[in-house]
Amino acid sequence: MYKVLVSDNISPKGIEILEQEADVTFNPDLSREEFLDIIGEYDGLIVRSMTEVDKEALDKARNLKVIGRAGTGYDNIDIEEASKRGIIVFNTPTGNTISAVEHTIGMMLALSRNIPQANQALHEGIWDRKKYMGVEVKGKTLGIIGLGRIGSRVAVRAQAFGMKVIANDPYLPPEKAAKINVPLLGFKEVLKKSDYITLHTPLTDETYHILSHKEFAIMKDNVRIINCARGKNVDTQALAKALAEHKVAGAAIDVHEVEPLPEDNPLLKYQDRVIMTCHLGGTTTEAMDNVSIAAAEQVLDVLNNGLPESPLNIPSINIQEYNKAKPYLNLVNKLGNFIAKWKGHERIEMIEAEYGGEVIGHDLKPFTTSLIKDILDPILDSRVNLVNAQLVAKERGIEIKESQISKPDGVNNIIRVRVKTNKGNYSVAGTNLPIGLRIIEINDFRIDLNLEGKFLVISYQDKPGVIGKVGSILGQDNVNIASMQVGRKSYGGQAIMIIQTDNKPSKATMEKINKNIELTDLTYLEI
Ligand SMILES: NC(=O)C1=CN([C@@H]2O[C@H](COP(=O)(O)OP(=O)(O)OC[C@H]3O[C@@H](n4cnc5c(N)ncnc54)[C@H](O)[C@@H]3O)[C@@H](O)[C@H]2O)C=CC1
Ligand SMILES: O=C(O)CCC(=O)C(=O)O
Repeated sequence: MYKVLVSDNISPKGIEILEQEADVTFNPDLSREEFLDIIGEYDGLIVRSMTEVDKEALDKARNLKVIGRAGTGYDNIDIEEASKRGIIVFNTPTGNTISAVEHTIGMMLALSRNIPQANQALHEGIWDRKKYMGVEVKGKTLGIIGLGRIGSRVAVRAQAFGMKVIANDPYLPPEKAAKINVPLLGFKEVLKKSDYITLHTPLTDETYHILSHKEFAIMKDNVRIINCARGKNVDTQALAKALAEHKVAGAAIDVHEVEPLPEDNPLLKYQDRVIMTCHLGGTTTEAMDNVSIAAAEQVLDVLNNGLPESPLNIPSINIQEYNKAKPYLNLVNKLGNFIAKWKGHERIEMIEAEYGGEVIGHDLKPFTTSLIKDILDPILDSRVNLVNAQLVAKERGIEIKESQISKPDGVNNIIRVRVKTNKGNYSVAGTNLPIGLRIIEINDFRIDLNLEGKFLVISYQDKPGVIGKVGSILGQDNVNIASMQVGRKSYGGQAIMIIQTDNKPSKATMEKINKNIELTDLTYLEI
């Protein structure tokens, strides 16, 4: 049974799903040391934003196969280090979108109307309507940095309040912004024009301190800042200075540079103008259930050889595309297996995937990555999967080529795999027919066999009598031949024989063939 660790707080609904199929440890109170001590035992890990899954943790996670982020932002996970180790990482980015959007709008309104401060005062017995004078949002300009899932929904809601919404997002196709009537402007222009600025970017090298001294300096006086994205997007010291100088009228901050909030956070001095929540954007019953269920289901899927819906380190493929591509992925898998079993004992220097006909209509990258995995995984000691296949090939100096066959000969689809090893060049090609997958070429000789079953592959120098001798040895040893095909370049030249047998030839039979017939290669393999 697989072991799964859940080291952050997720809703019990996900735990219940996990417990049906895995041995689950749910402990959101682990210290860092305790986490590092036990992570090596687990096959799967589910985190939110509090567990740091960095290189140190991954070095100890020797059994880990999958990390599920129950939520959106994944800056607490070192994706590159996970990829090097072949660990699949995914997030559940849609489960808490609405909650984060509604929290942002709530924060903007609470900030404008001093709701938390007035509430606090009233609880302390103070009735002061003058002190808590607010401002309307209607007619004000809201500048959104990052117009993705959350940013775009904040935009639509703000427009409903009569706000003018502008945005900066260099990576967004302009049509998407146009669809919700939001002009996409340069970053500085948004800073200069906005009465409110709200951040909805992930934390990346580029967005770290995206708002700092320089940026506050060019903003309008009395601007209001909202941050429900990541704490490190805003330089807290610079924000405190801008508040002190009354450049910034107020701020609504859900996420913090250091979480939990340390006592010396400089924003704590501005209780009358800064409202803060403890990273609550995604904390609603609905969002917690959504991300917990999605993370649990996908961790189990991956452990059972499936693919997650939102992978962060493997090529993503949508489910319809996956279903259409499945027969070709199976073909790639069988051809890769064939090559690994046939030539895996030689040192592979190059792998080339050639695609022709109908296959070309699909995204070929997942096919090639899968092929590399299928060839290298059985050969290498280290785990090779879709996450690290390209990386492993590169590290081992294996050249990867991908090409297209413009006019496949007589078939409506073809995938051909060529490998170059330290001993020679080999190829095998297959096609997907309604009757099943067929192997249609071996070393460029035309053949036609079912791509499944037991195969004897024999390379030899063409001369009379070889086929008969092989046939009679197999016959004497009770190995039934289901089908046999031969190909040769020229009379007396290099030839290849591929035999499909009903039963596995014994070691003695293989030795007999080797001893009695002059061969260059004899391999038995099962696909
Ligand atoms: N406070 C909370 O509890 C929550 C916080 N979040 C945070 O919100 C972030 C955004 O979430 P989604 O909207 O779902 O992500 P998303 O990926 O749909 O949108 C992010 C947008 O930011 C844009 N972007 C990236 N770099 C940028 C840059 N340098 N300048 C301007 N735009 C840039 C992207 O093009 C994208 O459109 C997450 O990464 C997470 O950190 C998400 C959920 C809950
Ligand atoms: O998962 C969390 O800790 C809160 C939600 C969040 O920040 C996210 O989903 O990015």
